[in-house]
Amino acid sequence: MTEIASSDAPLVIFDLDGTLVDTAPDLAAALNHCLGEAGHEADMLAVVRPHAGLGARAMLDAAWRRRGLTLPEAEMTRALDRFLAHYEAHIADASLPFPDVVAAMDGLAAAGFRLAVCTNKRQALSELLLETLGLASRFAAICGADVVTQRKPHPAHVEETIARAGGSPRRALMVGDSAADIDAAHAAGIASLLVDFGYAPDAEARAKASGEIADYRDLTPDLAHRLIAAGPRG
Ligand SMILES: O=C(O)COP(=O)(O)O
Ligand SMILES: [Mg+2]
Repeated sequence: MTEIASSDAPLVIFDLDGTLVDTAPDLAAALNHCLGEAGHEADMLAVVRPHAGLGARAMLDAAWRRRGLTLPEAEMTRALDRFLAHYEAHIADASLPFPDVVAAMDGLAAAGFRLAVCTNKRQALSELLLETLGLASRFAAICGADVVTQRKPHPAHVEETIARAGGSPRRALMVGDSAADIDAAHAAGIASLLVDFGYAPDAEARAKASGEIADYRDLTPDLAHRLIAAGPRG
């Protein structure tokens, strides 16, 4: 990560899970490791995928609920430790950037945009993932959930990311796959772009987003400039 002084450069902020990187396979493997340790059958990726952007606790909770069970808090704590240890050790075994996002970032950077990451993933895991994939040095700031006082959907998370990246809220666009991303951008007063191939592109996010794409080849500097100029929807 490079420290950059504040400037007028426009900024594109990416959510991480389900937006920049398809992390669901490695998150599902960590979940299945926990299920196996507890004597349960593994879950299919398609069943786990909609929960992949909600964090380890929510994924564990949903998996036990699917079996008509609830994890008592003490067991949840142990399962969380097990999940996170497995995930950290296998963070990019199968996780890959979404198709064409690297080329889209190349195009934005060449057009003078700064790039940043605003994620509800933990900071250490976010940095480890992006470093392992060789992407970390592209970002002026990587802002995980545990380095801010309030995470998405709170606007402070987006505002803090903009400040750390040396950007300006008037010249920033948030790209995300969930209502948490779109709500945070909206509340921070910045434009947002929903990716419809992520983990949670719900109707609420669709209604609030400034734009929507089904393919990163559509995230051109021209589209980013147009969305920033139009500002948040409504
Ligand atoms: O790990 C999470 O809780 C979600 O991460 P995201 O904000 O990058 O989608
Ligand atoms: Mg996400």
